[in-house]
Amino acid sequence: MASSPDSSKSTKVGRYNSYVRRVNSTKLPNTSSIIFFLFVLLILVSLYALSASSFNGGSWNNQIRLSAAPRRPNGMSVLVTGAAGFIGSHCSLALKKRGDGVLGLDNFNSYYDPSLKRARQDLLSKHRILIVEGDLNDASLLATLFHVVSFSHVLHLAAQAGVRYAMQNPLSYVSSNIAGFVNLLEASKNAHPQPSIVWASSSSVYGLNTLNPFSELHPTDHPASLYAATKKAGEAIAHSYNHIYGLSLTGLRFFTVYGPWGRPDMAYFFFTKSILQGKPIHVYQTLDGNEVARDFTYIDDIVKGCLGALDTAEKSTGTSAQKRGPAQLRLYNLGNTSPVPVGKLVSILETLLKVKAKKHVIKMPPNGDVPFTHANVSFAARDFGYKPTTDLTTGLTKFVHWYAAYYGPRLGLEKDKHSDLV
Ligand SMILES: O=C(O)[C@H]1O[C@H](OP(=O)(O)OP(=O)(O)OC[C@H]2O[C@@H](n3ccc(=O)[nH]c3=O)[C@H](O)[C@@H]2O)[C@H](O)[C@@H](O)[C@H]1O
Repeated sequence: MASSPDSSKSTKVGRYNSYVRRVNSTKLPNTSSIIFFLFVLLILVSLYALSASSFNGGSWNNQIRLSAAPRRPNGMSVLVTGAAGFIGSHCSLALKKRGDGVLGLDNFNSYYDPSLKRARQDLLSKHRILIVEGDLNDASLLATLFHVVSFSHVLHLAAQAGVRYAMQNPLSYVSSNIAGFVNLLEASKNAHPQPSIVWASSSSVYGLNTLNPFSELHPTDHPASLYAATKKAGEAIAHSYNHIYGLSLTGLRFFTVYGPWGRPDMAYFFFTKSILQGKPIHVYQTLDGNEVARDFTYIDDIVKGCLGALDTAEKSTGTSAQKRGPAQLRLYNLGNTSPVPVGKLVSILETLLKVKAKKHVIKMPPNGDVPFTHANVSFAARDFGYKPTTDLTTGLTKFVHWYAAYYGPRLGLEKDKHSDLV
């Protein structure tokens, strides 16, 4: 049935009246709720502004420039990747102490307890070293850092470390040690000026090499782990960037570095923890019944080697991705030149900790470990006076003191029981 125009008009009036009634019955916000709303809005806007400025604004730029600025004549301005790591934190402090500018970069990943990395960061910040939290694979972050600071050098120590973990998480090695390294080299080759780069290779590249002691002249074609293979790949990648873009590149093959603020995934570190907790440890033996041995190298000797390599690094010859001439390309062993069997390491720890280890000697599992390492360091000695001076007992004594001071209060270790350590 069709409706008449009059009935439609009265319906519209009815709807209008009910709308007016509803509007009138709606409570208007009072002044205090408006003030509260504005207050919350103000907080949200300030938080947003703070997070934006802490990552890319003017104050962020100033902070990184300040951290990277040298404080001695002809000082370096160094980007240290992996600055919250073991070797990275030690090198950052050493550079800063002698007046070089240091900006750190670290992704604070959880491969091992990130609270240790945060504690190293706190230590560095007390020495006015800023660590930017970010990943090597973030190309725009790297481009921004090189845009804001004209780094003279890069000390590239960020990596996925650890020989055995490569069987659990292989792609993390590809991501950090290969893709991340290429990303850093891309940013460096595009930079104006191009920095000189010193970076961490590894003794593990010698792999199944049987020539002894290991020399840079020996072949490294038989890596025993994916970790070693990614470091070996890094050496080949360094060659190509040197060749194409004129980047000055120095690779350092570190030999089982240990010491205070070390890496909890390494044997000397987790052996200490297990011995103190009365837990069993496994000491590897080769398949033919020989003791596994390492050229354990103390952190202070490694720091001297890193600084020596930086000090003797020549300038890159390219600029803005254009090569202008041949550039320096170097590789050095940094070891202690005196291998020690792992069983001996355990007995030194037992003496220092005054606790007998629950030691089980087992055949080395097929996990990428090699039976033996021994560095010949004559090239590093010739080119920058590298000379390791710390034997394993001296170095482990310093480590155990640090361990007790660092973990004692955290674990509630009784001071009486470990009074000579804490
Ligand atoms: O020089 C390097 O380039 C590498 O050094 C380090 O590797 P490694 O020399 O293998 O050190 P680390 O794990 O402390 O094992 C020490 C010894 O204990 C033995 N080992 C290990 C574990 C165990 O349970 N039992 C045992 O006997 C083991 O067989 C070995 O003989 C770094 O971790 C690595 O990142 C890389 O930098």
